[in-house]
Amino acid sequence: LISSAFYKSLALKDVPGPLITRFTKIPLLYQTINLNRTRYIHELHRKYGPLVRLAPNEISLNHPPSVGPIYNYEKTHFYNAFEAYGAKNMFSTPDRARHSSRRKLLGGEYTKAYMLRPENLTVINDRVRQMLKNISEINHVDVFYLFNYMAQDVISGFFFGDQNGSHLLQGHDIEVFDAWHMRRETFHWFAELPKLTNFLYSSGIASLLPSWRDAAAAEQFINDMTHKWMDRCDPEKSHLLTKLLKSDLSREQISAEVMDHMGAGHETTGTTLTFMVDHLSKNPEQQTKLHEELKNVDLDDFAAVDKLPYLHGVVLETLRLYSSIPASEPRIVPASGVTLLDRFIPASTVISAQPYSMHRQEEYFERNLEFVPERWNEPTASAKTAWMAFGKGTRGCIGQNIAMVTIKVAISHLYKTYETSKPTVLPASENMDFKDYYMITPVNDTCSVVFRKVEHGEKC
Ligand code: HEM
Repeated sequence: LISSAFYKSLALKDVPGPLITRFTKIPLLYQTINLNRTRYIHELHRKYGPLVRLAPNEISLNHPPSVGPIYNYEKTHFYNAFEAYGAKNMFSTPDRARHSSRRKLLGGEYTKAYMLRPENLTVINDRVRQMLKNISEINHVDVFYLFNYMAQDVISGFFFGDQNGSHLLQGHDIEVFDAWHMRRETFHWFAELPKLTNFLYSSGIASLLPSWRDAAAAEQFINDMTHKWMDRCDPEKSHLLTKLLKSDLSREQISAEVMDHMGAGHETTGTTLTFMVDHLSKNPEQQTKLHEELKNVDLDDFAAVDKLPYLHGVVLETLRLYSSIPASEPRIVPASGVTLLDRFIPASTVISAQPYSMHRQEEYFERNLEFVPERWNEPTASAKTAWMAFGKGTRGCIGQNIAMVTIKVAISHLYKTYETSKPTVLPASENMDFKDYYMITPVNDTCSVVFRKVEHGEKC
């Protein structure tokens, strides 16, 4: 074992990076657990170039043309942290055949055509209308909560059937949202140091730490909630859950799948909308362009909304500069090894790329750090190669259609009805930098926005 680790470490000796990374993973672990992994890796790329060494057996790649094929490699044990009820789900399963059969089982329901069926669009439209109602009752809103509640209500309504999911926007079951957040406190520990973390829990040591105790209680709460939602469903009606119930999967496997889609389905969309509205509230000239574009569009005609170029650009730019998953998505180099940027990378090396760095490359995005929706009117081939907010390859995001449709429906209704700005005095807790839990949230989970009604296209 030692000689194999030594050989691998030696085989990566030409990959640039801090000297210490040849011997230990500790600096990477330290940055990860302190919620700074993505920024740390980004700085390493700025210093050492497109291929950097992160640990004795781990490298990061920031070279768009080489990234595509890597995302068809097998996933690492990092994804075990997404398991639930001791069972693997689509996201966590490394095995190709099992993954592909799970993906086939649910893929049809996540296509855009399926999404746009009237009964599914109704789920989204109803939640967006409820969200507008909530805004109309109070004009100064914490949009972080608002958008996360809305996204959770959409994905659970879609998965369990229109009325069977959560109704957080109406004030029901909102404890589940706090639970999702508490649970994240231990995420990196489970992902990076699973044996140690399990030992700390099984020995009772973890219960001495309030945040770890809360995280375990939150996990239990979410498990119970998932079952409550599942049991509310009518198995005779057709939606995603019934498809799973009719398959040969065990109850644990189904629950693990459900839980993952509920988590992945709300935090990502909620965060994207939060950063988008925060950005537009600070950039009134871009907001005005959106108002102008929306003025004469019939919002009941989603095909027309979907084609709006400025709206589309705003969404893609948000996903570029404020990716809700900006972090590295690790894969394992296969038995044949791979040659990257003239260096041979041996089998079993952990390799990843991170959207955060890919999306900030000057050679691929002109004015790389500026928010330029117009760049997506006629995107360059290089911009398309470097953009990876939904991942790449066979494991790319299965939920991207529901995410894009939800975001576009929500933003078009919001900006047809309201103009937004930041409050003159920001709450002391607001900080729109991000906390890096693999998925991100604003520091302190809060984002204040003031809404003012626009009547018939005129601001009042
Ligand atoms: C803005 C919204 C979203 C973003 C940015 C996003 C991002 C991603 C990314 C980057 C991956 C690939 C991870 C990897 O390669 O390791 C992924 C996979 C996945 N996403 Fe999303 N996602 C979003 C919304 C959703 C929604 C709404 C769902 C609903 C169920 C969802 C469910 C999943 C699942 C199940 C996978 C695993 C796919 C597989 O392994 O085949 N995501 N997502």
